[in-house]
Amino acid sequence: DFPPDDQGFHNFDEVNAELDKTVQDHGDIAVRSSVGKSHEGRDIPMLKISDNAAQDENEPEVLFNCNQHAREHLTTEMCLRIVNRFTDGYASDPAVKEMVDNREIWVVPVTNPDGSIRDVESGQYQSWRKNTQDPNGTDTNRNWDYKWGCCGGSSDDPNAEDYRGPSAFSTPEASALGKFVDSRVIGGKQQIRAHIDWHTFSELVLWPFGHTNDQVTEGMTQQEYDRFARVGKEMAQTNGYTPQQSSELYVTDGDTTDWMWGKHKIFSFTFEMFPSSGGVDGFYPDDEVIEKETARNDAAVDILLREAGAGA
Ligand SMILES: NS(=O)(=O)N[C@@H](Cc1ccccc1)C(=O)O
Ligand SMILES: [Ca+2]
Ligand SMILES: [Ca+2]
Ligand SMILES: [Ca+2]
Ligand SMILES: [Ca+2]
Ligand SMILES: [Zn+2]
Repeated sequence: DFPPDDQGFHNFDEVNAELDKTVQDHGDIAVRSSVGKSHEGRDIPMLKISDNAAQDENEPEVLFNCNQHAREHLTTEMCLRIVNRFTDGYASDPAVKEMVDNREIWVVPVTNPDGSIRDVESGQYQSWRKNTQDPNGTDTNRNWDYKWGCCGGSSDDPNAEDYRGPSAFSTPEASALGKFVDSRVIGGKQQIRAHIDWHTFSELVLWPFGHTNDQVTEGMTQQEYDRFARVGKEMAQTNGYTPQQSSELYVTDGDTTDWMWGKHKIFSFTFEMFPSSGGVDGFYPDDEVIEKETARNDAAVDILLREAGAGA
């Protein structure tokens, strides 16, 4: 479990309890499912939030996934904030109701449960990043099956923090989330319009591609790039993060947003949350900051949800 001073963070059991409670309290607009199994056999939990949640309705779908990197626990709180805001707020906030009535929102609060548990189970933070596959974990954010290992944006060294794995989608976690997104292609049309992969830290809004420094390239026209930059800057305006193409940070290959846009044309961003800097401690902000640093992203989430309905 988390250290005594950081009990404000939800461990895996507490996340599951929170999702169960949400379904109990809001069963008409919230349905729980599993994305699939982690390496160690845990169910990766997912919540769908929408009116008539048990029906697949013809409404733009939006995906939020969190805690892909084990030590980035503030992101789990971000996903739970999204869950609570759009369920608890449904009855009282007309803007929330309007959004929930006209979207299907998928939330995956713990993408990498095995790694997340390994990071805290001793009661001392391990600074663990990857999943828990032998011999020393795979970085799921280099394991996605779009230009996997193409461009020097990951490592083939199993001991490296950005180890890409022996093959694309060798990690059950990335593979399960990818298969779920694949399953949202209905009648040849991908139902998910927009996505955020939540990370910490550095306070950035990042957009594809990560595998190249080029703005315009195979799979990205100038118009498409300009839309990413426009909306990325708009969102960054609201939370004070720095907006940029992800490769401006460093080149990555096999990352989540390259796959989401490259394979499915899903309008996909990576958010790097608080703090803006900080060495290894940056991954472990005090639980006192959770409320402020998750609420900080409410407006950006609303922008993306609105954008998902544009060009409907
Ligand atoms: N969260 S982080 O510290 O690992 N940084 C991310 C940054 C990142 C995320 C997505 C595409 C390119 C780069 C990473 O995967 O390296
Ligand atoms: Ca505290
Ligand atoms: Ca609906
Ligand atoms: Ca649908
Ligand atoms: Ca509806
Ligand atoms: Zn990360």
